[in-house]
Amino acid sequence: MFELRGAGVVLGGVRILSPIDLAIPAGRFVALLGRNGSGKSTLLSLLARQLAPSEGALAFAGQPIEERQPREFARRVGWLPQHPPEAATMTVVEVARMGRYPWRGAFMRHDVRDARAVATALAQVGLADMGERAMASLSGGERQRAWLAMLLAQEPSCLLLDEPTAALDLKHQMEVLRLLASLRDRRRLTIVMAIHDVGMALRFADHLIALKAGRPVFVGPPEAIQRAGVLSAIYDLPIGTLQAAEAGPPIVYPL
Ligand SMILES: Nc1ncnc2c1ncn2[C@@H]1O[C@H](COP(=O)(O)OP(=O)(O)OP(=O)(O)O)[C@@H](O)[C@H]1O
Repeated sequence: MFELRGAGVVLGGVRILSPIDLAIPAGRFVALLGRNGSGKSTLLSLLARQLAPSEGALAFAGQPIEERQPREFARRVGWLPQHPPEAATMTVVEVARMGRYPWRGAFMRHDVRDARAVATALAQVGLADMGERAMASLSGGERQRAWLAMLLAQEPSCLLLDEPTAALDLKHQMEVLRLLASLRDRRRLTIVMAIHDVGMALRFADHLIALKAGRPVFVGPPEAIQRAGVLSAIYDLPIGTLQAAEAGPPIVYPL
């Protein structure tokens, strides 16, 4: 879906991402791991076209990304930054409706398909009954889910998500991650998600990319990252894994 060839980022004279070769496969649920400041958000911004590479090339679906029409790109790729704007005076449904801009434009009337996409998105994130609430009145987790609804209403084929579960309780983390996994399975969505919870990444993602100081130090399946010493090297911390009695991914814990 995305291919970086020697693509790197320098901001204000500071090297943030080394020139890297990296492929993001289509139809996969990719977790971006790495310590604070390792470059996850920068890589997502690059894929979302919020940043241009300082060198090298970046292709989306086989075409140089800069040649894509912005509206066509927005129909195919949805981006949720780590800190979305305040939008305090907007209601939840107004936020979700913004996801339809690439399809309708900001000032065009919404049709039945738009209304259905917005209603489905709100239901998927559990906010169907809160559509008329002002964003300022929501809890942090509810607000995060409203932004996710905007992205789902956009109906893109690729989601770029920067810590989408950071403010969510365990139940809502599970619901959002299950929803994302089911979108990959049912609609073959490509999902690239920065996440700090390694256990959740192992449980839901099927492809992992770990960054360290602006370069990938691990790219591969969840099983491979569990080999002795790999997680410890990524996080510079002795890390153990423990297989619970039930089947499923291991529990990850600092030693
Ligand atoms: N405009 C900028 N100018 C200088 N340095 C920057 C700029 N933007 C980001 N950085 C630095 O680049 C590094 C990577 O930042 P980035 O936000 O991509 O990391 P991250 O892996 O997403 O971190 P976190 O897990 O804390 O969200 C950080 O050290 C950050 O301070």
